[in-house]
Amino acid sequence: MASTGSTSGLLRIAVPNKGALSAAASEMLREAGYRQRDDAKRLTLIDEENGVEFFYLRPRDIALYVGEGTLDIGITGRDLLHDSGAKAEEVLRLGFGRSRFRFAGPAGAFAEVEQLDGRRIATSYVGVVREFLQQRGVDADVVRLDGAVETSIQLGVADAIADVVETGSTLRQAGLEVFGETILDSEAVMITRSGSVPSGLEIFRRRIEGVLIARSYVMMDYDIRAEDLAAATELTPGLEGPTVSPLHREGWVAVRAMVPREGAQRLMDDLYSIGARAILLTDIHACRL
Ligand SMILES: Nc1ncnc2c1ncn2[C@@H]1O[C@H](COP(=O)(O)OP(=O)(O)OP(=O)(O)O)[C@@H](O)[C@H]1O
Ligand SMILES: O=P(O)(O)OC[C@H]1O[C@H](OP(=O)(O)OP(=O)(O)O)[C@H](O)[C@@H]1O
Ligand SMILES: [Mg+2]
Repeated sequence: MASTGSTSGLLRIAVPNKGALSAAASEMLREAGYRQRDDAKRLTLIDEENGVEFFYLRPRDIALYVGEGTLDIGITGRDLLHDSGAKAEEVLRLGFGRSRFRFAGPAGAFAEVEQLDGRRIATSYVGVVREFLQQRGVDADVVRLDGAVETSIQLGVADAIADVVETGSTLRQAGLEVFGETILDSEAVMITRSGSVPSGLEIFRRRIEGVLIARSYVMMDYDIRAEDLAAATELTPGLEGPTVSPLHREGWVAVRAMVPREGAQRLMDDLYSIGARAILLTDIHACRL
């Protein structure tokens, strides 16, 4: 596999400079121990200590820079990656910026994608929409708009739209409703140039994975009678088996295991009911698995 990298030896990383993904991307990088800008007007930042340089760019342009090999790694939306047609690929899902890419039209006007044949569809994601329609053999006129696509029907330039839907409130306010199958499920993703492994990717990736784990797991500690240990560790198997230590109190052991954050309170109730005591839940600030 080809290897990319800047002449400075720093890993060059593209981060959304504004919009829906920007704050959450910087937050994730901070949690992973990287320096981040404190001024939204700043467009580049070197984190010498960690061997990386950040470039704050439009999320729509990020896949292009990465695909060209100008930058090593990017954080962008899956929908924007697909729309760009760039030679870049997804290497990690980041779990924020979730949205669906959907067709929508005036309430009751359309029920399925095939009805778009011969009609006009406004979107900012021309690449994604054309590919989807082509796969289904639908011949429609795709109108490229920069944003605020929902208003285009009322203004008479389109019959339907294809756009990002998160809460659905923009659609509702425009009197539109979704129809047809979901075109794409999107979220923020880490991307690299197709077929390339930039030197330094593994460390960066492990740090980000550490943040994802720290966000979705918590540490559970409890004491339990030795004879109830098997039942308890069935509830808290940990990632590679829980740590079990002897307690000074005769016949009791202390158990420590990582458990999913979701459902952790319920798990505490279940542990209590089988005899566990001194049950503690603590956040994990960082981790490397
Ligand atoms: N509520 C949302 N609105 C818009 N994009 C969202 C939302 N939630 C997640 N996203 C994702 O954010 C990315 C688009 O970001 P953004 O809206 O900042 O770009 P843009 O529309 O090109 O820029 P802008 O809206 O600032 O002109 C896409 O990957 C999209 O799926
Ligand atoms: O389902 P919702 O929660 O309402 O969010 C979706 C809306 O948010 C985005 O618009 P954005 O603010 O990015 O403006 P834009 O249309 O100009 O890009 C997107 O394009 C939708 O219009
Ligand atoms: Mg937008």
